[in-house]
Amino acid sequence: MVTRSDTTGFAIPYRSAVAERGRLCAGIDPHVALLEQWGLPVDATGLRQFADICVEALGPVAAVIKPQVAFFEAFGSAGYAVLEAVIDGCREAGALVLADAKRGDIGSTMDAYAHAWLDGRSPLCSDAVTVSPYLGFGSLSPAVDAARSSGRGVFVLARTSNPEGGAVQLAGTGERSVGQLIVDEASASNADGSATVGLVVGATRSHGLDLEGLGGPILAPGLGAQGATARDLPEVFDGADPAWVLPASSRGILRAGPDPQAVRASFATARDEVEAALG
Ligand SMILES: O=C(O)c1cc(=O)[nH]c(=O)n1[C@@H]1O[C@H](COP(=O)(O)O)[C@@H](O)[C@H]1O
Repeated sequence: MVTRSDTTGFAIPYRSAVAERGRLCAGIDPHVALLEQWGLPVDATGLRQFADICVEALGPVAAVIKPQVAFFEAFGSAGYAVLEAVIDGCREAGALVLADAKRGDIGSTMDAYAHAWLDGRSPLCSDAVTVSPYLGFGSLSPAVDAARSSGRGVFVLARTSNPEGGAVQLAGTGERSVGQLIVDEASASNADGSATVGLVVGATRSHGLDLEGLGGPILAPGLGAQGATARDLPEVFDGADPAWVLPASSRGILRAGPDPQAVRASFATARDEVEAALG
């Protein structure tokens, strides 16, 4: 089980997890197509079996595991019960859990999301959560504050892996793009060395961001199914501290299932490629 102290921030558990287990975030995305490929029923029972295999395969070996909340939500309350079990199971196996919920709302509602995902009394409490800053970076304060005071993290969308993202994220605000404004806000928030605020920057294309002073983790989705490869990483993240780069893959790993050993081997291959590429 991951231990944390409210005085060390997210930097300590994060750095220790990736030092021990390597820089690859394993996504748990129970797509209908994957349930079918694994020979499982497309219902809450199949979801539970899928989740159990993922926890068994990935919990003891991945530094960070990212369940995509949408795929659990699709099964209603039964799906949420499975998500709770995934969060608990992965954390008990020593992985950090990054809930991919992409929450973002006005501050008073953000406060409720912060309680749901970052408060130790919530059944959904995770080590970190993805958040969307497009109601203004400041609207995320309740989540940033909750994360900072409990040694957890938030990962803020800056330059996403999808082709549509550029229309908003590359738009200018004065001399800076919207994406760079998010990076700069995150860097300022990490000035205390806590690494509370991570970013999401897709690995699928060059992002044009200055990430040098971030002082926090950079989740880089897009490996595997979206076409990015480990070999792309040094160029895409040129200028960023490679120690903070955390590539992520979901379907690229999970397609090896349903045998837990095959899923684990697929994860290990991808992680070793990332480690070799990032140096
Ligand atoms: O926040 C994310 O994780 C995320 C941001 C982004 O820019 N692009 C992106 O693909 N993701 C998520 O990362 C996962 C990618 O899954 P695969 O394409 O199967 O590896 C999905 O859960 C996406 O929601």
